[in-house]
Amino acid sequence: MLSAGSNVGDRHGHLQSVADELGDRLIGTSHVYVTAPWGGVEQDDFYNVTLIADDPGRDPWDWLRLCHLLEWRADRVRDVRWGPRSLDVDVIACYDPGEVESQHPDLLLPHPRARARAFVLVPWMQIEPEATLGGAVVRDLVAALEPAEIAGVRRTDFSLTPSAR
Ligand SMILES: Nc1ncnc2c1ncn2[C@@H]1O[C@H](COP(=O)(O)OP(=O)(O)OP(=O)(O)O)[C@@H](O)[C@H]1O
Ligand SMILES: Nc1nc2c(c(=O)[nH]1)N=C(CO)CN2
Repeated sequence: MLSAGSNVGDRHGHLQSVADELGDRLIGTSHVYVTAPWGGVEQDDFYNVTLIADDPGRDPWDWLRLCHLLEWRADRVRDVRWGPRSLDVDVIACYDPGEVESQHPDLLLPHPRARARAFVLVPWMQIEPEATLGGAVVRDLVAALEPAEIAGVRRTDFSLTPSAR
């Protein structure tokens, strides 16, 4: 499961680039959500989306490399931690078929901060409420969030479909 966010430039276009790259490997997408910034840095609202991808030929490191490629194509600049960004794509969880675990600092699985992030969990619950993250069910993780966190995550009417090539 991948989570993508953008709050700089063409927010929708940046998220669309992720769907376009995944193409027919994309097996589920949430709507796009407008989300209040998480992490304490004052900045514009984000667009966030959850994407379920499947490709038997790819391992978790391949997905991470794809995330970095997409960020690089969007001219992502890394300066402020949790600060503004054209595109952020994180690997939240991988299944093979059970949840894959990784302690490597360049690829922590499941993503260690996802369970505290309404901007990840609320879109995910829209499409896979029974999915597990670190052994917990997404629906239960959402129920454990502060109501104010959930209120900061608003569903738009639009979702992403890969553009025809
Ligand atoms: N599951 C993961 N998905 C994406 N990056 C990860 C993951 N686990 C570790 N990393 C590493 O985290 C580093 C920083 O990534 P990034 O700049 O996207 O962080 P961030 O978006 O600012 O913060 P956060 O990690 O809290 O979302 C990268 O070098 C990446 O290899
Ligand atoms: N709402 C929201 N807040 C964030 C986001 C994000 O994608 N959405 N990404 C961050 C960096 O990981 C920091 N804060």
